[in-house]
Amino acid sequence: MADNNDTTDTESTLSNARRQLERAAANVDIDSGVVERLKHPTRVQQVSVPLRRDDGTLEVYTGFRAQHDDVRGPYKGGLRYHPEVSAEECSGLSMWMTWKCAVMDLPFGGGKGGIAVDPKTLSEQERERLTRRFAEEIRAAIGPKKDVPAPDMGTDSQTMAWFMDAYSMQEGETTPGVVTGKPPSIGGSYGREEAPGRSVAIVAREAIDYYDWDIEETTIAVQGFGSVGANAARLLDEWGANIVAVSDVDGAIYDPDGLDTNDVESHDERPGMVSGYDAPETLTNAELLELDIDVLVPAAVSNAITVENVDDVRAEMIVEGANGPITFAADTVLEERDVPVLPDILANAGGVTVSYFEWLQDINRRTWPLDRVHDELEAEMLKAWNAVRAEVDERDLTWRDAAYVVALSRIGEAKETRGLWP
Ligand SMILES: NC(=O)C1=CN([C@@H]2O[C@H](COP(=O)(O)OP(=O)(O)OC[C@H]3O[C@@H](n4cnc5c(N)ncnc54)[C@H](OP(=O)(O)O)[C@@H]3O)[C@@H](O)[C@H]2O)C=CC1
Ligand SMILES: O=C(O)CCC(=O)C(=O)O
Repeated sequence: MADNNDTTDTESTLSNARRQLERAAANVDIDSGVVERLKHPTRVQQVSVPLRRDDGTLEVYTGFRAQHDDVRGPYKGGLRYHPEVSAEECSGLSMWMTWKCAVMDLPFGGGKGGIAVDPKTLSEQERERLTRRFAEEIRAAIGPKKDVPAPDMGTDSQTMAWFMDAYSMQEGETTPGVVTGKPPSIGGSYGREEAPGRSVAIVAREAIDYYDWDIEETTIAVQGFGSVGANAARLLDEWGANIVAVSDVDGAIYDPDGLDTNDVESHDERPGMVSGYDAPETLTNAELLELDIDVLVPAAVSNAITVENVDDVRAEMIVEGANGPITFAADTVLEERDVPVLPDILANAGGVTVSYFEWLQDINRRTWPLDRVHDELEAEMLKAWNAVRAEVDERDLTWRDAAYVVALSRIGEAKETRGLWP
């Protein structure tokens, strides 16, 4: 695993997460032993996942499940299918899930996992076989009261359906609560798919209001037009903002007068259609990050903004849709320039919040209508926003430090109350 003393800006996810923790802990009255413990995941499981390809050949992929901390409840977090998935990346991402659940005051801890694979190279049947085998390999570590996976980059509700079915077959009973983000026909929650994008939009809207801007005058660029980016862009568009650029892995489309985001097909609807869209201008992903706009929403990959390009970022505000899109060093530069950064652990927390609603619906065998999900998500996001905003106002902290203070205070209190180290 990467060393936290690494001072370069080729920052690993775990190193970034640890540096953020160390910095924020200085603002919280928390036992230093607890902070030391929180720099490490409880455990990281690594498994080999054999896959019989459609052409009859066999390939073996590596899968992971990192479980960071469960003092407040079962481990919770997504499964990512991406070539760069590693033990180190899952560990850092699982730390962020611990803080995210605590900021939202959900009764969960943090987990994250995935398989080092490019899902675009697999057929649907291959993705199904891979997912079922992965579920079997990590079965002992997960469960509705232990560790509850969900979708992340490269996975979706269908992946969760296969995962739930494979787990249930081994258990001998249908166990919907083992994963969230399932299709509603098998116990998934309405509104889970668009929830992380919805929360990004809610936090952007509140921040725009906080700084006394007019949303109708606000220009926004969104990097990544997948589950998070497309839903955030479309909602902000609906609320009157001017979405001038969006991108997929191949590049960006740009219209200074504003794009019709409903006309652009997202990754889920038809992969590759963003860069194929007939827009007035096309840009590279690097150029999108440098646009002279009000709000930038990086909603694709980690480390999109580093010391290499941060000086070229001209947005007045950044709302993090992806997990960890800004390295620790670049974040410091943005702070010096007084660019507000609304952090991932607050902004995209709508996903895990609706996952929590789904988990409750599964336990109770009830289905909430979509408007109830939207209303409850709005209420939970505003509660978390107000808690974080209070720290910003009272203690003049950055938005990220303020969100960490809220999270770490709750985690520290839970650790102390349970008395884990007699
Ligand atoms: N899904 C969820 O529930 C949640 C996800 N997140 C985080 O949000 C981020 C995005 O996840 P999600 O929306 O689910 O992922 P998706 O797979 O649905 O979409 C990812 C999008 O990013 C684009 N993309 C991929 N690589 C790059 C790149 N190098 N540069 C620019 N664009 C790129 C993809 O393009 P293409 O279509 O061409 O592949 C696609 O448009 C991740 O960091 C994830 O951890 C956070 C909270 C919840
Ligand atoms: O819904 C969940 O449980 C987790 C979603 C996730 O992985 C994330 O918020 O990064």
